[in-house]
Amino acid sequence: MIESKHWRHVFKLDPDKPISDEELEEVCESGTDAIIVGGTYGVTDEKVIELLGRIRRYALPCVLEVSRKEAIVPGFDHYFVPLVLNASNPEWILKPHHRAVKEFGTMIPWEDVSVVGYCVLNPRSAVAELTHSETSLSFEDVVAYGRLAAHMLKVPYFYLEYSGTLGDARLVREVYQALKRETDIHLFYGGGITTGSHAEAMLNGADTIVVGNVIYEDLKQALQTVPQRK
Ligand SMILES: CC(C)=CCC/C(C)=C/CC/C(C)=C/CC/C(C)=C/CC/C(C)=C/CC/C(C)=C/CC/C(C)=C/COP(=O)(O)OP(=O)(O)O
Ligand SMILES: O=P(O)(O)OC[C@@H](O)CO
Ligand SMILES: [Mg+2]
Repeated sequence: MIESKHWRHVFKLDPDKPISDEELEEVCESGTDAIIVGGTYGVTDEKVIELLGRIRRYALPCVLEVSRKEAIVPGFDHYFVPLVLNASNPEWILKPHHRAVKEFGTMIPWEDVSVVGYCVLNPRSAVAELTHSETSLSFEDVVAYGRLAAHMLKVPYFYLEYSGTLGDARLVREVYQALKRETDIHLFYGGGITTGSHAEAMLNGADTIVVGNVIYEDLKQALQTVPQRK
């Protein structure tokens, strides 16, 4: 079982983006709590296997965020299965999941699989475009998706996904506070974190922050987002 409830910071590595051994070592030895492997486009099983093998040189937990059934590979500590709660293209709500469950059948290690309810908020992100996410949402809309995830779907994680852009820290914090008053759902925040102060601000409104693109744009800056342990 992964100890994700205690994670404060995770790096998300995209199998479709190059990273050198030296850079990967800095990421894995940065003090981050875990690595998520995920991306929307260009994710193949070969690329996932190659990246997983390299991450396995280090002791930290590694989770696959499943984006395509063709790129599911064994050997991860855990699997996060996204449910895009605000997808308006019905093709994306449960069809890929149905196809994967039909194909893998009894081979699925369900104890190692968690469903993550996503609320996608950057209209220009790859995931928003793919799933036609309805991103013009009010605070009340976002909280309603969180409540739906926690009370109706009973999923363990709710992910505020601003992929590629920094969200509104106040809105994120208010959503967090509203949900924590009535549920113990674990809140991930991801999107646009490129500095230590972004990380600090978003940690006021999330259990775990996810840092992705800046790894590939400015690794030194990315390393600054890892909270200092006291
Ligand atoms: C044998 C074995 C090991 C079995 C375990 C397999 C397993 C986990 C089985 C479970 C079965 C199951 C239900 C699988 C689901 C399959 C599936 C294809 C689901 C679809 C998920 C989905 C809705 C994908 C849409 C895209 C999405 C949400 C991707 C997540 C990644 C994400 C949000 C990326 C962020 O965007 P990014 O790409 O970074 O954006 P930029 O490019 O703009 O940076
Ligand atoms: O790539 P960035 O913008 O850091 O976002 C992280 C993560 O939420 C993407 O799924
Ligand atoms: Mg990305």
